Amino acid sequence: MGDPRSAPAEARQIFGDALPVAERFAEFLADAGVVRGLIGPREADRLWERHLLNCAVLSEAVPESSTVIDIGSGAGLPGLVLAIVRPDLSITLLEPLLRRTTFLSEAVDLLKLANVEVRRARAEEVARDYEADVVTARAVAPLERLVTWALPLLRPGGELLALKGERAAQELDEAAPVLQRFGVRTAELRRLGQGRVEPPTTIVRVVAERTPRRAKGSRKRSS
Ligand SMILES: C[S@@+](CC[C@H](N)C(=O)[O-])C[C@H]1O[C@@H](n2cnc3c(N)ncnc32)[C@H](O)[C@@H]1O
Repeated sequence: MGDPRSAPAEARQIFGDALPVAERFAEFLADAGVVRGLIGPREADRLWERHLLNCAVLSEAVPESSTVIDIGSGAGLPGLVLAIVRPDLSITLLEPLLRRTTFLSEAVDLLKLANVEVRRARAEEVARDYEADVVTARAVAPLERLVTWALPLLRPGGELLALKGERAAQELDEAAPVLQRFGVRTAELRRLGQGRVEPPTTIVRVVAERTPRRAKGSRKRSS
């Protein structure tokens, strides 16, 4: 059997020319990420299957040259993976904990990623600073709370792409009142990476209709 930490065959297809950078990130996660407690020790042997590949296929849902905010990046999932696979995107990794933003900044330097900014903040505190095309999040909050953090960060017509697990449909139902409050007309489940990752990645896609808590004319301020 091969080394469980080395990239599986599908990683070549999914990451393409960016595979060496993804491999470097996998090593950094398996070493510093575990030592500093950003990911559990058991995750080191299943980084590709459980984390890197299913985050990378989120790329299918992100339009060309988008500005993206990843809420609660933690160790860089999915935001940093998206930055590796999609150099055309401008990505802000939003994370309140210093230990995690330090790790993220080190990873950005190590991987020489020019399209990533790391910001230490809570999503609900920085709505006035952004008017993003896309907000991403994985394992941060139930959808009904995530919507209240994400929609104010988006431009009208922008999209929240929330990676969700088996409860995705139930979370979507539970979020109905808050989606209605925000005037959302498009909120749907999508499966990404079909035929490329097993199981496919489930996301909830929510399109922002209006942005009730944003000051007018507030394009992203410089960081
Ligand atoms: C369970 S971790 C998930 C990390 C990563 N997204 C992943 O999938 O591995 C949740 C992360 O959300 C961050 N977080 C919690 N509340 C937040 C908030 N209000 N705004 C932004 N990030 C938040 C936490 O600090 C933590 O890093």
